[in-house]
Amino acid sequence: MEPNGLSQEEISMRLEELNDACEVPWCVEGDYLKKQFAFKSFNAAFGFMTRVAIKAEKVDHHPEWTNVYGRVDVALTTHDADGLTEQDFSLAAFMDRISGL
Ligand SMILES: C[C@H](O)[C@H](O)[C@H]1CNC2=NC(N)=NC(=O)C2=N1
Repeated sequence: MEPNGLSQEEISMRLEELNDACEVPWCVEGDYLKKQFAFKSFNAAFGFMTRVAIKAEKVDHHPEWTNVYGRVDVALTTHDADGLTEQDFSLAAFMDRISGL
């Protein structure tokens, strides 16, 4: 089943909820929900990515990301919906919960 894309209004609401709970905010750019995570080491960054990767497989929803040393740049979108869905906000909240930042 194709996931439902969120409306601009729903996206604004979800973004606000998400950013209430964290120091570094997520931002919406086009069809993407983006954030840069800054860990203190490569090990911390890669540990985070490993935990997110296991979750991503479990929920069949995968991040676009790059890693340089302790930095992980994350961009979430739902390709099947050509936009943002609950799945993106759910994975973003999971990342915030487990990042330890
Ligand atoms: C076939 C498979 O379920 C789909 O291609 C899934 C896999 N992971 C996915 N991840 C993301 N971010 N968007 C998708 O639309 C998506 N689709």
